[in-house]
Amino acid sequence: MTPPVVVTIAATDSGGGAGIAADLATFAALGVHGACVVTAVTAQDTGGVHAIHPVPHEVVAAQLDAVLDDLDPVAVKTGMLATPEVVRLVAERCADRILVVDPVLVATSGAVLASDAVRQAYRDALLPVATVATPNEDELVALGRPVSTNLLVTRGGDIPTTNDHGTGCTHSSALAAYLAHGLDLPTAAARADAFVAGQLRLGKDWTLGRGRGPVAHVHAIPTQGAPA
Ligand SMILES: Nc1ncnc2c1ncn2[C@@H]1O[C@H](COP(=O)(O)OP(=O)(O)OP(=O)(O)O)[C@@H](O)[C@H]1O
Ligand SMILES: Cc1ncc(COP(=O)(O)O)c(N)n1
Repeated sequence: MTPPVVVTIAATDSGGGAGIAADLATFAALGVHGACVVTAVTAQDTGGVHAIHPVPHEVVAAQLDAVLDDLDPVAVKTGMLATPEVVRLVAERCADRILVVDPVLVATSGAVLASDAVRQAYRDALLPVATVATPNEDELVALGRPVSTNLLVTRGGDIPTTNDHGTGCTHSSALAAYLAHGLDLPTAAARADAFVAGQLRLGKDWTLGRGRGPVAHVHAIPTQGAPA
């Protein structure tokens, strides 16, 4: 059976914990084909964000055109959008699809990933057309507590672990994947919580990097050699 297509519009994380890497790994785990529109390249590791290089606007727009025209994704998930122009572009081009907006404004490490102009573009253009938005508490305040958007406010959880870099991205991608499979919002939200909890449990004792490690993006670790 042909899988549904979901596109993530987000930035790369060179450490492989958050952003596009988290999104595509989650899509693959949950049986949807993942496409990606890269908005920025970040130099990032388990210690924080060291550099951000936005992709030129026309290249972001060309990626989005290519994916929308050819693969016709049923759902769109947004992560770090980097510029107000990209926030408005997504609002214009993706309002007619399932649209999961993770308004990435501040990383778990504390790094500021969006300007005031980006924040304003979310409020004016993107949140009003989102199917659901997944801000954390800080992002909710920064966005002025929008009332006309379906909100799923993320609040961390009970699993004691410091390997949680990328949980927000993984959670919103899982939500988009479950919605793409046709689940209703409450069911998709409950399954996304359970998916992230399972991945956090899997990686809680890992020692990847010197800082805040990534949430697990693997699904089976062979004890000997490569998978059969
Ligand atoms: N320690 C934890 N135990 C169980 N579940 C967790 C834990 N941390 C995160 N989660 C799950 O992942 C979701 C997203 O996590 P969190 O709120 O930390 O994201 P975030 O990184 O702040 O989000 P954003 O990408 O919007 O910045 C939570 O709503 C919860 O479902
Ligand atoms: C490219 C990119 N996108 C998103 C996040 C936020 O993820 P988190 O809140 O889990 O640090 C990040 N750190 N980097």
